[in-house]
Amino acid sequence: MRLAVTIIFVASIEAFVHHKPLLKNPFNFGLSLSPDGQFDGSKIDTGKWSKIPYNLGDIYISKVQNLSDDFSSSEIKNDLMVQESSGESSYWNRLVGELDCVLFDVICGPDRPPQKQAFLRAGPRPVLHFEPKNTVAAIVTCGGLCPGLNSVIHHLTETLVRNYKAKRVIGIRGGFAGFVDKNLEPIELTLIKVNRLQHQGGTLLGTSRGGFDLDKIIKFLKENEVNQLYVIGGDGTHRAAQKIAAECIAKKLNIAVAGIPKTIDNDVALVDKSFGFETSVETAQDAIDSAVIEASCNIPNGIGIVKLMGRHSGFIAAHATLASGDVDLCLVPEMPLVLDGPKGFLPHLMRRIKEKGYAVLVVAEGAGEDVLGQSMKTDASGNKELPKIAEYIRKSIETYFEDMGMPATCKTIDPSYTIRSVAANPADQMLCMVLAQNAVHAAMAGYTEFTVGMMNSKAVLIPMSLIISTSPRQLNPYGRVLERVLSTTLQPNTLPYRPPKGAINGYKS
Ligand SMILES: Nc1ncnc2c1ncn2[C@@H]1O[C@H](COP(=O)(O)OP(=O)(O)OP(=O)(O)O)[C@@H](O)[C@H]1O
Ligand SMILES: O=P(O)(O)OC[C@H]1O[C@](O)(CO)[C@@H](O)[C@@H]1O
Repeated sequence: MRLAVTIIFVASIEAFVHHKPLLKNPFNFGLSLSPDGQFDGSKIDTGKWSKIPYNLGDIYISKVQNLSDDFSSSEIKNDLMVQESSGESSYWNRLVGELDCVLFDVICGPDRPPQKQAFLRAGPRPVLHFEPKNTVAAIVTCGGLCPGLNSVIHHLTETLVRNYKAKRVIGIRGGFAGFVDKNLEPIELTLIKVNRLQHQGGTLLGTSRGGFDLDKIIKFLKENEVNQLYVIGGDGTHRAAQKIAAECIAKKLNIAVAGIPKTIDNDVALVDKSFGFETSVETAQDAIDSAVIEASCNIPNGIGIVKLMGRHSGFIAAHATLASGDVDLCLVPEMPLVLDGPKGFLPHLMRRIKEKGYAVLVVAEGAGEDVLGQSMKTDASGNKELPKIAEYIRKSIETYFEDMGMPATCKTIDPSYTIRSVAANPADQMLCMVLAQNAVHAAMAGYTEFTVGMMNSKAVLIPMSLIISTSPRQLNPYGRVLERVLSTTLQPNTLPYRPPKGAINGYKS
């Protein structure tokens, strides 16, 4: 071990002094590094790596519409575009090829069919469709607030104005209503206007639900000579954006429409995660910590109840539970709500109280519709009102513990909007930056009706129609996140039993 450390240290000094990457792998796994010092998977020492027959075959890349198929393009070479602040011409380090793609599923195994679907890799393209000096972009933020909205506005504007030298960037105020409402005058987005904007919660542009009027939006785009529209929002926003993109294509308008998936709920399908989700999970930790303190100090039988947002899905509740490690019960819409009996959550809480004196539970706001029923009331965007699950849970606990002769002290903590009104954390800032830059690269290259997202940690372009036909997504009820929740909280699994995958084929008994 000490020898290995010494070898790495000496090699590192050598690389540092001579400004060259570590060319030899000191552990000699039969892999070499490329001249750039990167892992080079093309050279394999077969003595050290097992070979399995695995026919990857053809790959199918999801088609993304490109305006250059119907309109003449500027044909400007992208590598001549970028100017360094010194005035020297510079270039993107890597231009993405037409067929560069990212596999949808990167997990393989002898029992699994080879994965064939892939998505176009995002990034600066060799040739631009739009001439920067004629590029007029508009940005709109829609739906609920989400950490990182200002960060995306900041990076979209910087990339358009600073890197591509676009003519104009217009900020549409108050969501889709801003295209229509004369009282919502658009904002000119300049470098000064967006300077340090990324550090603020909320959205500089404002947002709203409802107010979508396709004809008036198209009229606005035409009147203002907008040729790139960046729509930042969740699954509802994407349904609207897809309609705008389709209308532009139908009306033969040379306008690129790009979607950037935003939602703390993380319910936009196909992407690794939407921006803002991680910050919300992080912010929710404070609520869980408070619940632990309240529950453990209120003697006897303290129970802390934390209600977290998540309309259709339990992503925030499940991830906050796992990140905390202090939670005894997590209730999500993806699992049936069972109160009593062998799978009931009430006896489970009782067991936890007997074991450690207190208990903490996290409930997603969308849980329990199977018991409480669905409301017919909707908001301006058509989203259903949710039943009052936290109140119902609290009442059930108090009654159950009372009946068992062990009255419980329940403290409900509802961090509500506080988890989404904060600024993005560093991980979300990175995500916002990558998404915004890649949305601009793709729009400049003429792509339209696309959403930019991370897939297996790589930025890709996904057709909007595919996003909306698969969203909103939910946690996989038999997937690994919920499995982890069950194994951390020890709560009963209320889903119908299904033998674990791989129990028979993957492992010999
Ligand atoms: N099917 C649709 N067609 C046209 N417009 C839509 C559609 N669904 C939603 N919209 C519009 O998109 C905007 C945002 O929708 P919504 O309020 O559902 O938020 P969202 O994008 O799903 O984000 P969040 O995750 O915050 O709820 C609203 O202005 C709404 O009117
Ligand atoms: O009260 P509002 O602003 O309509 O938003 C509440 C909803 O928005 C979200 O934050 C995002 O969809 C949900 O988690 C929540 O149910």
